[in-house]
Amino acid sequence: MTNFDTSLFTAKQLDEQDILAPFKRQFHFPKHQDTDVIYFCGNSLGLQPKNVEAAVLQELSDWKNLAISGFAKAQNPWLTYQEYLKPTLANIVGAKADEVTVMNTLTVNLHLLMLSFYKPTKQRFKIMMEAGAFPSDQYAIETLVKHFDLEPNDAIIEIEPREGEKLLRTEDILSAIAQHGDSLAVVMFGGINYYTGQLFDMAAITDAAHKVGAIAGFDLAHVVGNVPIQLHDWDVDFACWCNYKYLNGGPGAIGGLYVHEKYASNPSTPRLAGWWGNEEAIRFKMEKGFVPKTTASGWNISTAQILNTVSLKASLELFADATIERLREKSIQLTNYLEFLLHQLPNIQFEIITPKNVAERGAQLSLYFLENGKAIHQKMIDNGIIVDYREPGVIRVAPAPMYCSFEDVYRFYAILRDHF
Ligand SMILES: Cc1ncc(COP(=O)(O)O)c(C=O)c1O
Ligand SMILES: Nc1ccccc1C(=O)C[C@H](N)C(=O)O
Repeated sequence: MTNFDTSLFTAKQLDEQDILAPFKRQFHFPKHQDTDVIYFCGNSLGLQPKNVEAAVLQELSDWKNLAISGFAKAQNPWLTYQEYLKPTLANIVGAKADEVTVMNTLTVNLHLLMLSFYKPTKQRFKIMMEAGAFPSDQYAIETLVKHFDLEPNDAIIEIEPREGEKLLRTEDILSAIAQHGDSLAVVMFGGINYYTGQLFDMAAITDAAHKVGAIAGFDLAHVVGNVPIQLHDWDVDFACWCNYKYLNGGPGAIGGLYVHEKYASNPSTPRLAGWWGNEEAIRFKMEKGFVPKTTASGWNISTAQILNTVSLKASLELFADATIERLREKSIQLTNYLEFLLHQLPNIQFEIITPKNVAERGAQLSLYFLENGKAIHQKMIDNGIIVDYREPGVIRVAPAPMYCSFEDVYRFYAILRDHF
């Protein structure tokens, strides 16, 4: 554990020791009064990697010059476009390459995967989530159970923190799973809660779900590219995520999903299908009868979305170089440093609601303001600090290790110290 202090010298020293520091120069930063903003909002939208522009221009050029032939003859043939992303993405989520694919967008993929894995019966029909899950996930699950003519109040179990607490205790999640037992169909948690920044024990939750015969699925929006995970080894059944946060795939970038190979390799696993999930060899035979690929790509439905995927493809090259393990190592130190400096600010009243234990959090710290949160957020923005505000009362501060430096964290602290 590094001994931190409040000097700029220490920040600069930490940057000098950081082997990932050069990656910062690979990104475009918005400007505030001619200097780079302090960008701690990679948990909402990651910055643009500088290699994206050329990669997009390559696809535009192939479209311009090859048109339909680009599916076979583009520099990166479009027919198999999702395949190019799989090795790096699989590494980031601890899966086999054939257990992941990219398609659609997060909430759409959550719907599609729930339709594969949620088979309510009279006895087993409940879905368990964390209370306060991201609204889009809540809406997805609410409308899914209604689709099956079930009452959300009966079918959705939300696990809440104990009275007076803001975080969930793993023991409470596990005992709730055991308690609902054979009425539980799916446990569907966020891997990290967007509001509190709490990282859940996905291995333990998966085990507990399996013990009662339920499926375990996760929304990894706030996990991918942030914290290394082992989906395959933990025996997680399914997961989905967006690629526009820590993975820097760009606004509305193509989403990602994981299906454990025991289901992915089985053509009988239920799904809603389209021709892009068919084997390439037979895709253009135009025959009746869906024959899925025996990989997660068997969930792909529509034509590869080249312009929506190319930026992620480019960004993943940086992740392959940096590696998620090294990013996490830096991230722990960077967020610990942020936490240390935040505790040196007696002039501002807030509570860090994110767990103190590094094993229970990623890059993000959530600062809860009893009052004036919104005004303080605006003042941060006015001072060139990009963070976001989430009702009620939370400013989320997330230094992404790929492009944030220790000096950025110091500058953030210095602004809060001097101007608030
Ligand atoms: C946990 C979570 N779920 C769902 C979404 C929404 O995803 P999308 O709009 O890409 O469907 C987000 C972020 O926007 C999120 O963080
Ligand atoms: N997709 C967006 C579009 C516009 C503004 C924010 C988002 C986010 O991704 C927010 C993020 N999911 C969150 O954790 O709040």
